Amino acid sequence: MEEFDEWTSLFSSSMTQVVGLTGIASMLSGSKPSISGTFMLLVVGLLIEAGRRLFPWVYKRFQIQISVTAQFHEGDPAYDWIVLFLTTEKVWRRARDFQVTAKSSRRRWGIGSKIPNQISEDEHAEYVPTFASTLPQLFRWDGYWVESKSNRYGPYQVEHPITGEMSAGASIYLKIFTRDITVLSKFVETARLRYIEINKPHVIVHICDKPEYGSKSTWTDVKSKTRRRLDSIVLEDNVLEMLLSDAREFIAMEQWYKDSGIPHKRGYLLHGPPGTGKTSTIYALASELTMEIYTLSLASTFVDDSFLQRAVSTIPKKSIFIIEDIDCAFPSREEEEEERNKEFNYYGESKAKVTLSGLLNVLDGVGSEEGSLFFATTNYVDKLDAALVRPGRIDVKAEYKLATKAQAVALFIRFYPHKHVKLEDAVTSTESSSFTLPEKAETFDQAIDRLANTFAESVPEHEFTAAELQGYLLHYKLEPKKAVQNVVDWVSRERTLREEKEKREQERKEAKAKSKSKLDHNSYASDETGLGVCLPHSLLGVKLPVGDKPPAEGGEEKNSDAQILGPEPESIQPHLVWTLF
Ligand SMILES: Nc1ncnc2c1ncn2[C@@H]1O[C@H](COP(=O)(O)OP(=O)(O)OP(=O)(O)O)[C@@H](O)[C@H]1O
Repeated sequence: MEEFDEWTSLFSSSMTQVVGLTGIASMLSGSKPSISGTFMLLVVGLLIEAGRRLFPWVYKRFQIQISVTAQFHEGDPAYDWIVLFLTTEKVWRRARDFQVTAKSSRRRWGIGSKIPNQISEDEHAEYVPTFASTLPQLFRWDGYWVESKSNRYGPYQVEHPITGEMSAGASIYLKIFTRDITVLSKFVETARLRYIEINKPHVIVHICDKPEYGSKSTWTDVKSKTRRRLDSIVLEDNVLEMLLSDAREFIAMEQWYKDSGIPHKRGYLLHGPPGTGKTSTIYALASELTMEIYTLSLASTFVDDSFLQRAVSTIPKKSIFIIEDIDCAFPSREEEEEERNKEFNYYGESKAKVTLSGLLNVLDGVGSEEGSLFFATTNYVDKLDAALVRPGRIDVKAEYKLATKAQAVALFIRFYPHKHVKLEDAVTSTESSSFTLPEKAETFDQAIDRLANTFAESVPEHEFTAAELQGYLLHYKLEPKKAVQNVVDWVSRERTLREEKEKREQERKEAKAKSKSKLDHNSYASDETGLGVCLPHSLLGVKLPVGDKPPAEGGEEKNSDAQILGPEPESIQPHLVWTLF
């Protein structure tokens, strides 16, 4: 029917044009149009116009027959594979319009300015072709012609799943000239493998961003971090080895999980004080297992149950999904109470909207890919709901503790590799009086071992985090001897600072408790006057004599000294408030 309409409109417009042209031609020549001449003109015009219109129609159908097309949208991991592939294939070599940004860990597939068409590692700026101004590019790949078209900030709009808002997002359109549909999957797989290969020296971290880009773009912030080596993490009780072998076994036993009918997913909970190496462990595992990280904070105001579900469902297989500080997802009772009073924060935004059941659904694998590792970290394991950490949701728990002496030794040795530290900065010389002199001349390693042990002896066990020790050593990056000389002073300074902090904290708590009790007291004067205002007694001009018991409900008013009349505080009801002026 559509085609019939197309043809009818084509015929009618052609006729109009032809007749019009014929008329104009005969007027210009001044001759009377003969019937046969007019007819000939009509036929020729009709043929030309029909041909002009028919060609795109035929071409379009021909193209459909001989090409396979695909779209890739920003925010989907496949988009990154394709962008990187096209960059390395030098498809955008004719680009003349760049967006230039200072180099950061935020990943963009730029091309270098010095070496044309090369991905540059050591430059300070990134040159990313602005795709909008790049014309469709035709290139050869594996014996096929491929056309790529990009669209950034263009008319392409995506709809946000929750708000329904339309917003712009980047897309890439590929057309491979072949009738064989498997060529497309071969192309995508090649792009994926290239992506993995190029990213090997890095850990790719996808961060969940505000859903401004629309439904297809949940993980828009992508960072490329340097790989974390396993031996850079110093932990007790073989925690690291246990986690690594567990994850490896889990990945290798996919078939077993399938055959047993058990969902192929594994949850880990790393808990302990801040700065003990929880996050670093996950990064080191991701580096070792060559897996990408997807990290999300449940405290973000834009994350609610359906957003969480949607975000998790777009995490590809064999990735690591992290929820940091999972205890922050749900407010403590105190916070809940405060929240109830406020309902909205100062900016008018409502607080995090993830519910426990929403999170449990996600952990149970509803809508999420199998084969992924889930890591949750927390500083307060006791705050977590039992349902959240039950086996099946959390399979492995690892406790992180404050540094032991053995950890202090290992951290020290790792901090001063021979490559960076001069021998004389480690070996004790005769003029140095603060160290016991070794009997024989020391090698570098022996000197560092001895210094590390002296350092650890001065650091009390289970009092400092590895991050704190690292922070101290950073003051003496290339001077191990100085680090040892000053550690005792540092420890005592830190202790004093802590005591002061604890004192301040205690005072703050007491002041808070005091003001709360004052507030509770004043709240006897809470408004039920119908004005919707809650006034403290001081403003109402009420004196509350110390030790005065409020009389029972319905008690008599006294008109001399103002007094509160009402029931005992325990049974007091907000509406039973009597105030006298
Ligand atoms: N066990 C450790 N071994 C080596 N380095 C460590 C260790 N623990 C902490 N660090 C160092 O301290 C810093 C902070 O560590 P990390 O972020 O992993 O701690 P965390 O336990 O995740 O803290 P938070 O609970 O605050 O997120 C990192 O730079 C890391 O290198």
